[in-house]
Amino acid sequence: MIKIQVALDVIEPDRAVSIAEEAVAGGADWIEAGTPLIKSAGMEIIRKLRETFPDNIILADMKTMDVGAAEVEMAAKSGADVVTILAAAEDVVITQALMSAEKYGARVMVDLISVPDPVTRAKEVEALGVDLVNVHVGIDAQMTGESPIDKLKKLVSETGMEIAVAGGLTPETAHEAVLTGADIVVVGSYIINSDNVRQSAANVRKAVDSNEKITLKKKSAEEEMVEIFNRVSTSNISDAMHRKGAMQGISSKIPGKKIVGKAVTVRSFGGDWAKPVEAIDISGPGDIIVIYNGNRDIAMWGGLATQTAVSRKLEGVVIDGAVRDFDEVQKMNFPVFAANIVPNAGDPKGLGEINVEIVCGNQTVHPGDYIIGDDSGVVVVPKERAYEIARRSEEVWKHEKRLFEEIKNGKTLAGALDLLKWETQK
Ligand SMILES: O=C([C@H](O)CO)[C@H](O)[C@H](O)COP(=O)(O)O
Repeated sequence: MIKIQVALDVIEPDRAVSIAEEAVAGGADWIEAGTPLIKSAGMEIIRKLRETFPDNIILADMKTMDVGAAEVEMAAKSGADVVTILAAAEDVVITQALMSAEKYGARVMVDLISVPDPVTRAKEVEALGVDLVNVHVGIDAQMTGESPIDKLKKLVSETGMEIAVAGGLTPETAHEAVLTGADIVVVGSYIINSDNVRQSAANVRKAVDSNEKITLKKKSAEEEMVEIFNRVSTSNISDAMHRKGAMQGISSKIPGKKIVGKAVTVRSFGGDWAKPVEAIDISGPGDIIVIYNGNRDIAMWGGLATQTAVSRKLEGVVIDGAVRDFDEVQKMNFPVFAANIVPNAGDPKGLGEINVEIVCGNQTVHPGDYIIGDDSGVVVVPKERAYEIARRSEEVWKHEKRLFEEIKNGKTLAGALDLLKWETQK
């Protein structure tokens, strides 16, 4: 039977144990103490998992790169059945790890993460005596769109080793991995960041055990990205960008309206509304006009501009400046994000430029950058990094969904995150 390995990539030991309990109840077989968990809690977490789950395989994801024997010994003596060593390590590290594993009654899993030629390296480690490898795309690499399935396809016919596969698996991709030839599916985020861990593990179990061929609906990166940006919040995105990207002093003027689209930028001056209004004529569905006006007390956008934007089906407008005719704008329910609302307008002199680099709300915006706005504010995502940021913000969103459940079930936020332990020491 195919094994499901739940990867406990959290840093709080108590959360790890309760997530593991729910995942095992849903059908997970192997329990992985993830690398971040081991770094946070040390070998104690292996002991704790061993004690709590006497009948499950416990894997210590040590990702050892040197001193193979000592690290395997530590993990095995703490109760691990399987210990990971990096395929990128020298051969001697792997042979030392194998000898130590034999001595202390554990198995070595060699992790092919970041190895340029996984097939060749897998054959080399097999020749060293390894019988279990992990075809793995790490979490950071997943965010740029890499998947382990293509690597798995290349490897299966080339080796007789047992093969695990890891890297952002979901029920659909876990099923595909099994059809391709995987013996163990390693699933982290999909299970551990779920608001129903047990159900998510059960979804993987069902997909893995099913003989039906599932055809994956392939979406373009752009479709996937827009779907994610619509699902997550600007707060999630700002977290994913390490707190960068948020516009200052600009807020939603039509509460409850969310926008996701590409920037058509306008630089204008002191209430001059010619260029902003001309920009509407070259924009369409999915576009967001982003305007720098340099004056927050003279309006350069009002009811007539809004009506034109509605007619051309624009996604919204973001204005580092002021808007007027607010009663009309409200009636049209068109998403307007602005710095201010005033009654007085400027003149259409025609100063400024369309589709140039601008600064709006203290953030640099280029034409085509992704703009997301909601009731918390507006964030700018540079187009070159948009896919990666979308994927990362989805992880933030999932992680918070799980935390919401834990808090509803009696934990406090400080308790769930072990805040006292993680207060900064410098
Ligand atoms: O090994 C892993 C990663 O390098 C972090 O330690 C993960 O456990 C593995 O990738 C599975 O997790 P997901 O990719 O989130 O499914």
